[in-house]
Amino acid sequence: MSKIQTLSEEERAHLLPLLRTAQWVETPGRDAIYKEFIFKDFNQAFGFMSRVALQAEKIDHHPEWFNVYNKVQITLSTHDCGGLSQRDITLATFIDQAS
Ligand SMILES: C[C@H](O)[C@H](O)[C@H]1CNC2=NC(N)=NC(=O)C2=N1
Repeated sequence: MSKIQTLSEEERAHLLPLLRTAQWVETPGRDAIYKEFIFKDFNQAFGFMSRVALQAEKIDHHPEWFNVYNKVQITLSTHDCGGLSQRDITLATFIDQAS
């Protein structure tokens, strides 16, 4: 099985503008992306987190996240390759659909 690779410059040039349009930002000093989600209340936030958690387990790729009441802050990066990979893009796409 081939090792997971960080995104190439060509992939980044294509994907990062799309992510920025969807309010994902690059994390300063780290090869990662970040987005903040605000929900009506904790119940909505936790429902969202539950959907993401089930998918994360399914695809074996997990978010770094922080929740207070109705706010969920998410950072995506691939620990196995020390940076952004296609797995982060796949998870970001799911997260946006689940929000
Ligand atoms: C053993 C297991 O497959 C790995 O640790 C997976 C689990 N979830 C993961 N999540 C993230 N974000 N990055 C990884 O490299 C990663 N690796």
